[in-house]
Amino acid sequence: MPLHTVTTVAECRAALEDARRAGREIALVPTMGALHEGHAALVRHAREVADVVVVSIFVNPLQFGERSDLERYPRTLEADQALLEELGADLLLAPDAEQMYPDGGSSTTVHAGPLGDELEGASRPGHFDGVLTVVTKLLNITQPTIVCFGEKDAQQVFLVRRMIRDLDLPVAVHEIETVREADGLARSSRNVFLDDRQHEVALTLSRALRAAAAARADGVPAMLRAGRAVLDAADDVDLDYLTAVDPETFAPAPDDHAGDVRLLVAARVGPVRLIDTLLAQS
Ligand SMILES: Nc1ncnc2c1ncn2[C@@H]1O[C@H](COP(=O)(O)OP(=O)(O)OP(=O)(O)O)[C@@H](O)[C@H]1O
Ligand SMILES: CC(C)(CO)[C@@H](O)C(=O)[O-]
Ligand code: BAL
Repeated sequence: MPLHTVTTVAECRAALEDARRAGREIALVPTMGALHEGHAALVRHAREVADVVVVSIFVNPLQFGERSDLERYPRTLEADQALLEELGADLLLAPDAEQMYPDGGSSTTVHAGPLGDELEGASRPGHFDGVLTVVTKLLNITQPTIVCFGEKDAQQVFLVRRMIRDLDLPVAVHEIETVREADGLARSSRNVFLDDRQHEVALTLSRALRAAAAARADGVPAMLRAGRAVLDAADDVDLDYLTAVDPETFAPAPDDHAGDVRLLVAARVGPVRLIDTLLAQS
């Protein structure tokens, strides 16, 4: 079946009505477009587990702090459509801001709670309220049985899972492992802004995570020291945070934490703010 593109809420609901009535498995893959191999992995997974695969492309103004970041976010709709067609997605929802926020912005929003102000939220105030608000809208518009997110945005998927639990939303979250370039750099739409030298510098993030994970047996402080040493040795990495959290709670992992640890790093490299994560198993 060829990819069908819709741009309005009404068209989207109409396109999915028969599938929903027939009780078919519908998977939603929410994205901001500029699709790459990371997104492709989410769509391939959705294709495997669901009867109907819906992808949304919407660069959500509500989750951007810096206007310049929003304005220069890469937009490549035609190439995205071609990739989705190749991957066998059924429906693309690509609304504009007017369609999603007819009053210019939601006065009713979802609040992410205290964790929404930490880590990514500390550098991007209001970001997670914007993410959870648009994810709620996309879930209500498409009413999927499954929604797919990437592990790379670990705090995002943690907060989405918690919202789904707290608000009793009837959808299962599927989390897909981070897809990396051959050299280890996590795929990200913002990587297109890195020149060759900055790309080389950006590799420091995944190297630091691997060094930290390799020190797992020596405890959390040793892991963070190992990761930090890699980052400190690199020029031009403006580190925001390198931290270890308990994956069950996202609270800082205590020094003597016995279970798995999620390592998180965020840094600015040249014009781009990058994040990466690794689960260090006990
Ligand atoms: N490298 C990746 N591997 C797996 N999933 C990914 C990867 N990159 C992004 N995703 C997931 O794809 C979905 C859409 O992400 P998004 O469109 O923001 O792409 P992005 O590459 O993360 O962009 P950016 O980091 O520049 O915001 C999210 O669930 C995200 O976690
Ligand atoms: C989930 C999402 C599509 C909401 O705008 C965005 O935060 C993203 O691309 O990860
Ligand atoms: N990848 C998460 C979406 C954002 O950076 O705004």
